[in-house]
Amino acid sequence: MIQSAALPATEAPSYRLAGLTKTFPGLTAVADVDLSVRRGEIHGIIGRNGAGKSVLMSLISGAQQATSGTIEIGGESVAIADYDPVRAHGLGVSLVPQEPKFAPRLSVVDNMFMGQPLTRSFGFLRRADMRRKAVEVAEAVGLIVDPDALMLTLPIESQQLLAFGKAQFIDEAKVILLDEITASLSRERKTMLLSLLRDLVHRHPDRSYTLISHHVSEIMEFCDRVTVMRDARAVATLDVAATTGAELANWIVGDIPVMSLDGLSRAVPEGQSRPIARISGLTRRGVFEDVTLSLGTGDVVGFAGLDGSGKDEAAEALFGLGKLDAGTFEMEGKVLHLASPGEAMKHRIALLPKHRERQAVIQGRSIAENTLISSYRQFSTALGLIDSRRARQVTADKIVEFKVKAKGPEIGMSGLSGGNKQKVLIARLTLNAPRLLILNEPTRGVDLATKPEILKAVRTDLSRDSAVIVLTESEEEMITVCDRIYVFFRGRIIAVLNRGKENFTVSALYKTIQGV
Ligand SMILES: Nc1ncnc2c1ncn2[C@@H]1O[C@H](COP(=O)(O)OP(=O)(O)OP(=O)(O)O)[C@@H](O)[C@H]1O
Repeated sequence: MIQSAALPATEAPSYRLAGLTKTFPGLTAVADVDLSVRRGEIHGIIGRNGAGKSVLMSLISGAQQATSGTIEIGGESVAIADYDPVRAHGLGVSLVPQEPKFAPRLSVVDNMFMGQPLTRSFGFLRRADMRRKAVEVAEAVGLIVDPDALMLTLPIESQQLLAFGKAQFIDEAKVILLDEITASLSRERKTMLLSLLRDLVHRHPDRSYTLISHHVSEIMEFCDRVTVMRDARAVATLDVAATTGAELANWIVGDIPVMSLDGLSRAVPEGQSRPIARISGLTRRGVFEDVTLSLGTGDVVGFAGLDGSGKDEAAEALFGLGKLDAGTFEMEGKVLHLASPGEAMKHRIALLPKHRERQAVIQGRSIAENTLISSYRQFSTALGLIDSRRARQVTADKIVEFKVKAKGPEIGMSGLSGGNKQKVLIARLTLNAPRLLILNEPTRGVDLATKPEILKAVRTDLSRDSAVIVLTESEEEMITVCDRIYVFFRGRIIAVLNRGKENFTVSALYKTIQGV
């Protein structure tokens, strides 16, 4: 280990990175990053999806090894070849990841004190102290928990808060890295946590907090400085007090050329579109309010917004998920009161859920079974049996139509790549000839070559006889595929961007989503 001679340890930055690089086969996730985070600061890291933020955090915390560059923690240089989570922990680095790595079957108190020598060396009485301390820590982060409860019984957001509480109050880490900890929190919890951070950094000027966030407003309100990541690089570090949200947003998006449609014109020209759905004043109090729009055949519209903006819930409500407090939903002239997804499906509404693996793929079953699951009735014979020859043929046709890379319909679903799984699920939706298709993250986990194929299908085949609502966290995809984009912010539609208008650009969309 080499001791840095540049500064006495007490004056050295909390941590410093120079030329830090991480490559994966065929991809550089973090490229030549220089970053110096001061003691006593909350340092924001912001950038669009895939910019390299999480990988950067994993390098600082030792969870992954950098390919080259240098890391210095509290004035001490580390050899990147020997740097791992144990060494990082010893230097006072603690990462609170998006999914906390607690042992689910151990109690809260055991998890909280894991890695602390205390757990092993003290007896029964000390355990009472540990339980008390666990309760105190939980309270400090706004939670009331039973210290003996199994970790798996707590919701993810509570586990994240506890992971932060452990880093701050039990491990007393000096470098605390928070990877999108605010994403899963309710608005009140988020404000509570960020205010707590401000208070803590004031009380512990020897510590630093690095906060990954997708919210420009959060960074502007709670951070001292911010580093912008774009395409694996740290392109700017800004003093928050000396910048504006709009300026920050400009750094984040950079100069993105507006994508051309490349022949992806509407499946149904505007003038020939037939009305499909009329949604008026749809409201679930505190979640989304007054959602109003009309859709016709050939329409591809986007619901855009940050996590928690209400866009997902509003889209799912059109599929009969969750209650409504007000508003009307008409499909082809009929007023619907959807009590369940089953009813929505009867009215030929289809949803591709956001969490594909959990909510849509039937693991361990074949492509055919996954494709046909919601349309077996179409293939029953007069005796109520499945006409399996016809069913097999339909699946085989869909495999060809959607270019699913698989030998045949009997291939197991688990053997398919993410992109091919997604194609099977989209094919499944089309079998019932839907009138309204809601696609939540249709390209998530899909390889680069498959993305354009899916987007093209949305603008052509999928919208020929129906209207499509698309939700995607990629602004480029929204701009590529949509005719209109409804931007949700804190539950309300605050803007509608129309294709052909001056503001129908990636950067204008990004700024509108951020509310700047
Ligand atoms: N283990 C891995 N192997 C290969 N590529 C990876 C690996 N981990 C991340 N990547 C890639 O590195 C790039 C940066 O990913 P990273 O998760 O850091 O992005 P991010 O800025 O945190 O994005 P998000 O905001 O979506 O979380 C992405 O292209 C990602 O696909």
